Amino acid sequence: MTADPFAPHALRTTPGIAAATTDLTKVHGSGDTRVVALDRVSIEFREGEFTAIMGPSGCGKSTLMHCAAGLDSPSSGSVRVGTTELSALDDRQLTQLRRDRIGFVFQAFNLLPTLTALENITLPLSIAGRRPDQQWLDRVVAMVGLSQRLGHRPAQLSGGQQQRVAVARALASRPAIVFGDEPTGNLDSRAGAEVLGFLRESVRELGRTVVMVTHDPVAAGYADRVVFLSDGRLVDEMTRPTPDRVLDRMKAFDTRAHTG
Ligand SMILES: Nc1ncnc2c1ncn2[C@@H]1O[C@H](COP(=O)(O)OP(=O)(O)OP(=O)(O)O)[C@@H](O)[C@H]1O
Repeated sequence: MTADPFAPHALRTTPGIAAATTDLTKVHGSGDTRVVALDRVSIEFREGEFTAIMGPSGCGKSTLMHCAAGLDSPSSGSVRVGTTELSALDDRQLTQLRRDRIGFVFQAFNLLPTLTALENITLPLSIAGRRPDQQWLDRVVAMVGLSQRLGHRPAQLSGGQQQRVAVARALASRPAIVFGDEPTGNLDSRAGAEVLGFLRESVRELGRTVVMVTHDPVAAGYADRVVFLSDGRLVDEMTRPTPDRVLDRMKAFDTRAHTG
């Protein structure tokens, strides 16, 4: 069994939870500019589940994702990744946890232009001084359909192909959880559908856990469940969403905003 470098900080928590927040509150600024971006949000992201986070602009989606992924620190409340309580980690341990346990896919592809697709995919592992698990890597590369393009540089790839490289990079370290922040925001609908299909497959075929922030009901339709935030609070949840049901739910927010 491999030693868990985070074991000293491990807590007893429910098995099967990839990440969770408890009473997570995040306040930005102070005085006149004080904004409560998250107000006591408690949520669990179960292993092997694809969750979409939705809600009106400014409701706290990105803040929730950033806190859950250890990119931002809570004002109060707690965040766990697996059994690790993030507040117990120092900066170095937090960096290590993000590198080893979490994958990220952002709206901007964030690839290094001078590196090939393969080099971009394995860069986080190279930085960590880890050798890729070749079998896993082959599986991931085949899944995203990049086997024939591993020697290409980003400029030689379409936007959709670049985002596929980013998805493969996010999965390369076999992370417990992959966070996506509007991963299809820069793609046309066909390329977006492909990337969403790969995120879905990484849950179904590769057993990963995916959490995605999106504005798009069609994108949310790929998830197993959608959670809705409003004014920094968790207000609703939908399992087995369809784009139409998600759209109807989003319209309810609009109606309330206009009549409230
Ligand atoms: N660094 C910051 N400093 C001050 N206020 C911030 C900061 N980051 C976010 N906020 C505020 O916190 C609230 C939540 O922002 P957040 O970006 O999480 O919302 P969002 O739902 O992701 O929005 P969008 O859908 O527009 O991206 C907003 O009112 C925002 O203006």
